[in-house]
Amino acid sequence: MKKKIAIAMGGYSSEYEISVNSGNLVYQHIDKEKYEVYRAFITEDAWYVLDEQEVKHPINKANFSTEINKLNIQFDAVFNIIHGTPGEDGLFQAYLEILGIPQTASNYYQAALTFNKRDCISILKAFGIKTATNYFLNKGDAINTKEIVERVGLPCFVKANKAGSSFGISKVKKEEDLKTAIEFSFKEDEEVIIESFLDGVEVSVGVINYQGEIKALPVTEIIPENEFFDYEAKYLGKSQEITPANISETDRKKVQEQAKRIFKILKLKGLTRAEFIFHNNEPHFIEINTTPGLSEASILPQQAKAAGISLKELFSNLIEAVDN
Ligand SMILES: Nc1ncnc2c1ncn2[C@@H]1O[C@H](COP(=O)(O)OP(=O)(O)OP(=O)(O)O)[C@@H](O)[C@H]1O
Ligand SMILES: C[C@@H](N)C(=O)O
Ligand SMILES: [Mg+2]
Ligand SMILES: [Mg+2]
Repeated sequence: MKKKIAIAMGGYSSEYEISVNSGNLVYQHIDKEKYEVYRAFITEDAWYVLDEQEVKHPINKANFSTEINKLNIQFDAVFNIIHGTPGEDGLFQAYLEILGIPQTASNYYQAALTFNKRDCISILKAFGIKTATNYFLNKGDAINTKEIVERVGLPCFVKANKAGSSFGISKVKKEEDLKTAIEFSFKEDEEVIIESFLDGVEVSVGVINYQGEIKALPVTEIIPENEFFDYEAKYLGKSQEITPANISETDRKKVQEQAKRIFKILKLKGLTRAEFIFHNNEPHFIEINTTPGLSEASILPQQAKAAGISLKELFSNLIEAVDN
């Protein structure tokens, strides 16, 4: 009998559409000779399976099952490609773990930790990983712009602490622009992280569990047309993404080793994509994504291709690993 796989996509955040694009790419390339595959939409309003005729079948949240043509369908595993909450911050993982349904992304604690930029950076700093200097605000905190500038300098990056796809991020050059940027970030999350500007070549490194090993994929260099790798640069073509990156062999090894080390320290699994900027010629960690974008334009599929791994192989490998 074929394993029944639900590709969980959507989510409750601004990244909904990006996740649906990722989910559709997974649906297109997943090995349908090996797996019986369903698209599961996890939205704030409803959870449902969408069939080939675009008919919605509600998901029973008591056991994550659905009914199609009077047949009850219980999934053997979930391919989790939800960006943002609840699939990238651990909520959905915890729910599935309680039900005993395996899923492909990092486990709930690891997801919650990595999706929280402040907490992830704090842990990794203790392991000697270089990062930007940061300043943290909870919603309702007094905003002391002088103190912020004294800590992180200018320009600085004002970011929603728990978000993705560059939603809620601004590069701020003047102290008087800080408040507007902070308010913008608070639209995405109730926490804001403000970071010193890392100035240098930006790279992205996929790290995956592949055939039982932790493997770093070829490195991608990011050259945005805009001031930074913002939404337009990511999804509307306003950047060059060069794989393999045009960096020295020493830098490539260094950043791949660091990305793998982070994967191990944090005990991640599945597909991940870590990001760094070579500031003062040393890789400084920005963040790591545990459900990285998998649309046609996304970086990880480009890296897999450069490594000679087809999407079909990549996805099968991921599904087969969930039981281990
Ligand atoms: N401290 C910094 N210094 C310089 N550039 C930065 C800094 N922080 C973020 N950036 C720029 O902003 C981009 C988005 O930041 P970050 O990766 O933290 O956000 P994200 O929304 O989680 O992104 P993703 O879509 O990869 O999930 C980075 O790729 C980089 O170009
Ligand atoms: C989807 C987006 N957060 C990424 O990391 O690719
Ligand atoms: Mg991210
Ligand atoms: Mg990023």
